[in-house]
Amino acid sequence: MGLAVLGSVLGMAVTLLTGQVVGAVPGVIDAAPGAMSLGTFSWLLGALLTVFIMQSLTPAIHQVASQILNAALVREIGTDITEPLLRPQRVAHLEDTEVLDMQERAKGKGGFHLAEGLGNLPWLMASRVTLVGSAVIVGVMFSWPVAAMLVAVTLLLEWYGGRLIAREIDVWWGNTEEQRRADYLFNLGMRDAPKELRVFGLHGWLVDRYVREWTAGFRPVWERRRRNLKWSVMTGGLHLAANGFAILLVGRAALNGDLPLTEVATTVPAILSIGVAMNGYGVVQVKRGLSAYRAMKDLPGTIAERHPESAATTRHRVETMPARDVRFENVSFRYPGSDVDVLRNLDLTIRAHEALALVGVNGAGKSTLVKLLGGAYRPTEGRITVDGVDLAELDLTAWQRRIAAIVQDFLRFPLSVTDNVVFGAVERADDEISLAKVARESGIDEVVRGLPAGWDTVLDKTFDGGVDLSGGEWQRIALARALFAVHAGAGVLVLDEPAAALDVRAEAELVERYLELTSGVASLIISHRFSVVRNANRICVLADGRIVEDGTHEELLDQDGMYAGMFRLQAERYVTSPESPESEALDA
Ligand SMILES: Nc1ncnc2c1ncn2[C@@H]1O[C@H](COP(=O)(O)OP(=O)(O)OP(=O)(O)O)[C@@H](O)[C@H]1O
Repeated sequence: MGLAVLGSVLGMAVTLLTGQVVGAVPGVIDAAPGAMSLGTFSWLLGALLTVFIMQSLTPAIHQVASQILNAALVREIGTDITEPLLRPQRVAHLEDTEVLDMQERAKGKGGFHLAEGLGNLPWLMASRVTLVGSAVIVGVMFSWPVAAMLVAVTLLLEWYGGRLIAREIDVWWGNTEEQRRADYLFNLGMRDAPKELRVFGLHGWLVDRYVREWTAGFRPVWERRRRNLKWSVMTGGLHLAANGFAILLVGRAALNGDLPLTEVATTVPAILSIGVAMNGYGVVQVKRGLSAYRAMKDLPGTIAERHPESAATTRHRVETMPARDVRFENVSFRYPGSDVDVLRNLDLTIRAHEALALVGVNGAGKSTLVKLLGGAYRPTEGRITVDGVDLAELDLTAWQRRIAAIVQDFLRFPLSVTDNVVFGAVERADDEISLAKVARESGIDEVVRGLPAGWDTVLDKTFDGGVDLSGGEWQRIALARALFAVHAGAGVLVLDEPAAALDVRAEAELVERYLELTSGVASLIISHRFSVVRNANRICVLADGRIVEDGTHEELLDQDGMYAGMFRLQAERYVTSPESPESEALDA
């Protein structure tokens, strides 16, 4: 800011010195008595040249300084707009369009950048200094009314231009949903689904949809811009007329002999400087930046207000929980914005040190139950207790650290094998003994032996020396991550479809070791594979939003209910005669 303001002060000094130089020329040429000597004139010229060079250098220095600051600023903004979304322990805010829109605005897409706004602030200040300074020059040397007229016209037109832009921003704000969709499609094409797009021949569809969404997002902005253009041309013409009128007045005064050459030579550039000082662009950019800044500052408050999280209490020692059990008491749940209950008056007890299996058809709500257990969502009705204490009263961060899980869509970090495993408990990242143990338990020791850089191999082919694992290998990595967390002291182990991608041998190994792996923790296993489920200490069947059957494998078979029906159906398929199409499909 200092450099930008210095630049405009030097610019005015150039104007003043130029006036002095031009005014002195006739006297110096004529060597008129009382006129400036050649020596003094040379000093004056030298001063003009020096100031001019200094003025020319300031933008370059300013640019370097602002580039350095900009990098820091972009990093700071990046943190401020992602951290508030990462901080909450629950996840409902990530599905709230108001929050997502606000983040989008804070990110400042389409040029509404906070960094750009701040980058323009020095130039806006500099143009204000030029405006005031040049107006003073015009006032002192020529006419105060003319100076006032020019300043008034400049500010008025700048204000009007700002209003036009503000309307444009308002239109833009209303269209972030289409822009988000366009963004999603772009990423889909570039990164997320290259194989499916080709297999299903979707590239044409994708491009069309992207163009459609993008255009829909920006069409109202363009319409507003088109309407603004007419007014922009008119304001530009008016501004030109005001400046032209002022210069005409200077010319007339000069011709009438009322204004000496020095004053003329100073006033004309000063008038032009006032014209240039109409920094509509700067105003717009700063305004845009401020809009983004407001959204960024409002983001944490809006999230906290719309998705309040109870303050963590230290009354309960979460580190040893659950010592007795986790209970779902009359729990009902529906997702935000939905009008369907996924869980309805559900009662379930998961005892500490017990391996509990949960089965149910697709969409029964098994994964939803896990999300509630982890505190990602709160029950709409009823409560979940841990050793008798309501989960809502616990320090959610500490509780979530107690849970180790393989979720269905587990993360595949494009990092080393070690990182992928120790992320289960980063605070124990150096615990090589546990690492070796979980490698054996999960069966990834075999996988690691086959990798070019062993544990250090990056699991992403786009990196130098990186490799891609198969679905089953990734699943073992996820299992290792969860087990690492258990070795680090987690008290609840959730395995959501841990065998879905495993081959028969790996699945058999998992089944064989299952009770050993889950001993000492409260574990919840969700699987459609009865080979895995049947080994659990207890099995619960989830249907119609509640637990409809509860018992051991043998007990449930004896009950001859839903579990028995599902089990027999699956078992039958494995023993169908070799000629049947089902059996061939299974073999395949
Ligand atoms: N974020 C969400 N918003 C709204 N509805 C959701 C959301 N996630 C899941 N649902 C719905 O909740 C219901 C239960 O889903 P859930 O994933 O818990 O089932 P599941 O028993 O784990 O199924 P599967 O065996 O197929 O994995 C489904 O009808 C699903 O459409």
